[in-house]
Amino acid sequence: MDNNATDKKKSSNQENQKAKMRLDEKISSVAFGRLTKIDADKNVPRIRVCVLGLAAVGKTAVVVRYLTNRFIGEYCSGKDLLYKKTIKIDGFPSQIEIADTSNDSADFSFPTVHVSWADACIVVYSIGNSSSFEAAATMLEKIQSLKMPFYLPVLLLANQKDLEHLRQVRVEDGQALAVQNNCHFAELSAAEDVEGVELTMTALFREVRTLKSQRTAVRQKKPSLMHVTKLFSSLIGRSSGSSFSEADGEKPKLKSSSTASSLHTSDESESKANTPTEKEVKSNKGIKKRPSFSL
Ligand SMILES: Nc1nc2c(ncn2[C@@H]2O[C@H](COP(=O)(O)OP(=O)(O)OP(=O)(O)O)[C@@H](O)[C@H]2O)c(=O)[nH]1
Repeated sequence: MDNNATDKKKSSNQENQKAKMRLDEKISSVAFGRLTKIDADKNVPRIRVCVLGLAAVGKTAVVVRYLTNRFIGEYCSGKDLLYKKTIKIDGFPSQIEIADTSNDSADFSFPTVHVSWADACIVVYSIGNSSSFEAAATMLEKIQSLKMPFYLPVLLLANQKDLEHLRQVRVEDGQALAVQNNCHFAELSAAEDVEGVELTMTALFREVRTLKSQRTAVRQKKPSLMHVTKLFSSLIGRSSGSSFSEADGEKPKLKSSSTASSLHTSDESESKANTPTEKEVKSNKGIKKRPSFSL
């Protein structure tokens, strides 16, 4: 290659790089512009999604299509981005956070941190690129092993459906991979399928929101240690004469009582003082009967 051609290539690369940076800035500001407003409302549930897949399968194109309704034909990101937006699902607001991971095929590394952070994942491959499908299969396995034993909603997304003439991955293969990994499947085109992107993403967000509210409800129903302590206190303590000290969340202390004699207490003298004498034991004095109760 002569010097002229090398210079031309260099300057075109620089131009591409500048264009990408401008777009990055534009999208970031679109996404982060509403941040202050969103963060102010702590009552809005948060849904965190990680998008992953091999380079150039259209991860950013799908996300940007969903968030802005636009298709960015020339966009090609070289860095991870975090998008935030408040959307309404079935009339209720949710704060969506989407981590769009970037992949340089020469240096692929699984985004463990992003996946651990996420409430759901979208694994994207291109129907025109069988390597991206194989990579998606590996990523699904890794997601499962990272999140086990918990269930994580995952969407396997076959993108670039409009490029039918370049198809390398059959729809059935995508479906089979999704079944194998217990995840959702959709085949669409970020370039042409505006409604498909909207419906598919919303369905995933809806599932996450439902799961999160169910988990919160379960957590609220679960009795805390303090509740259990209080329950036993009221069942055993009151009737047997022993009671737990419930001073502002302190470790429960066993107050002096006749039944305390059989338990190890830190205060030996107190324990001894309350230990019934041999005489009392024989005559059954000083020992109160443990009340019978049923839970
Ligand atoms: N025809 C067609 N092109 C698409 C579609 N989705 C994305 N592209 C194009 O594919 C190229 C790569 O898209 P990106 O969204 O940058 O891909 P990416 O997966 O985010 O790439 P990295 O950020 O490098 O990991 C861009 O030129 C897009 O315009 C689609 O559905 N159809």
